[in-house]
Amino acid sequence: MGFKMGIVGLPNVGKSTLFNALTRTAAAQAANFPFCTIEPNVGEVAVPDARLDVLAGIAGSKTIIPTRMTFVDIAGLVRGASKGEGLGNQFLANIRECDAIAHVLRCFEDGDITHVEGRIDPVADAETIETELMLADMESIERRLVALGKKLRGGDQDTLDQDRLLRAALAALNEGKPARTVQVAEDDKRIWRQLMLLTSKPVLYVCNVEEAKAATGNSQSDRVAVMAKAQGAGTVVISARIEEELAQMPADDAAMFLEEMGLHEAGLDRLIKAGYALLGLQTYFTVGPKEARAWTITKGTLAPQAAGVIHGDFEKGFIRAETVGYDDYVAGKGEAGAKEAGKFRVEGKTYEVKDGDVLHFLFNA
Ligand SMILES: Nc1ncnc2c1ncn2[C@@H]1O[C@H](COP(=O)(O)OP(=O)(O)OP(=O)(O)O)[C@@H](O)[C@H]1O
Ligand SMILES: [Mg+2]
Repeated sequence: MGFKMGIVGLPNVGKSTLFNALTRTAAAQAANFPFCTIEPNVGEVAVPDARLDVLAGIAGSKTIIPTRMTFVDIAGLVRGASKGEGLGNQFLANIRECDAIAHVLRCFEDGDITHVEGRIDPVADAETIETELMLADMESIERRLVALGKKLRGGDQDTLDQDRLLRAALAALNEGKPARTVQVAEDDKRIWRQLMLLTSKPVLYVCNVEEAKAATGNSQSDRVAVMAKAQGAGTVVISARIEEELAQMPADDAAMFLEEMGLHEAGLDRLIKAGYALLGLQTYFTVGPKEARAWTITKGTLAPQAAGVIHGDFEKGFIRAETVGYDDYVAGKGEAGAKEAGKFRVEGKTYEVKDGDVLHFLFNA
């Protein structure tokens, strides 16, 4: 499926540093000058899930295969970007293709690292970026409304719905509110998503703080948290510098380093999990002696479509899903024990897969 989270922010705030840490590479050039990144960097990241190790332990699985999501490191945005300033509209297309946005805000003080606006103010920075995205949406909506206007008369239902939803989004934007504040009815969600408005995407604020404040956050990240709460958005406090160092260490050293810093979990793990939740994603497992593997589905996915994530044939020929909930699997120390405890279920085509389900699909080849 490939869910994509776009890393967005002003230039030189630490986006590429974070991307490199996430992907454990040096694929993206990260350096102290604005507009270091021009072409987007795309990388797949394993979604950390302690349950997978537990399941593999019980089943004696030889390999463990986590599920993955995609991060895209995008060029820095500046004031006036929607009108072509900086790298202009080029990056907007990169954002449009993402399912959600990780908005990196510079919360660290460091006189050596250039801030394009010459001061540290993450709340104002967030507004600058949001304003550019809103302006870009308004412009694209107006263009699209003109194009749709010619097709409205005698147009099909989709055309009418698009027109109505674009107008609803424009009304919100004209009031200075992002498109994600529009209440969208369940029936309209498909078309709404197709509109691909930049400000309709869910946002997670990533507060990039100095190394010493990675565990506690600082006064700037506190301000961002207040702003995010008012918007119903999430925040993650992270020091991209530390994450960069951690990503290069062997696992044992990294664990010790985390401990010393007073951190329980790498910031990256918190960020990936928050992004996963923001996208409305959940996980089911397939477990056997060969491998224990995690698979991503959206909430509400039915068993045949969940099977389809593994292979299209599983969905087409779906018969039933043998199902054990994660807790029951652990309590029974495996499938046999769960069965004895009466926790083994056979589910059909209308079963809504739950987060943590251990599944075995039966299908007609
Ligand atoms: N938490 C931090 N503390 C101190 N310095 C940091 C921190 N995070 C990133 N930096 C430094 O900030 C500089 C810019 O980082 P980076 O290249 O990742 O930014 P960027 O947002 O990708 O910029 P651009 O938009 O120009 O591509 C680098 O020198 C990096 O080491
Ligand atoms: Mg960069």
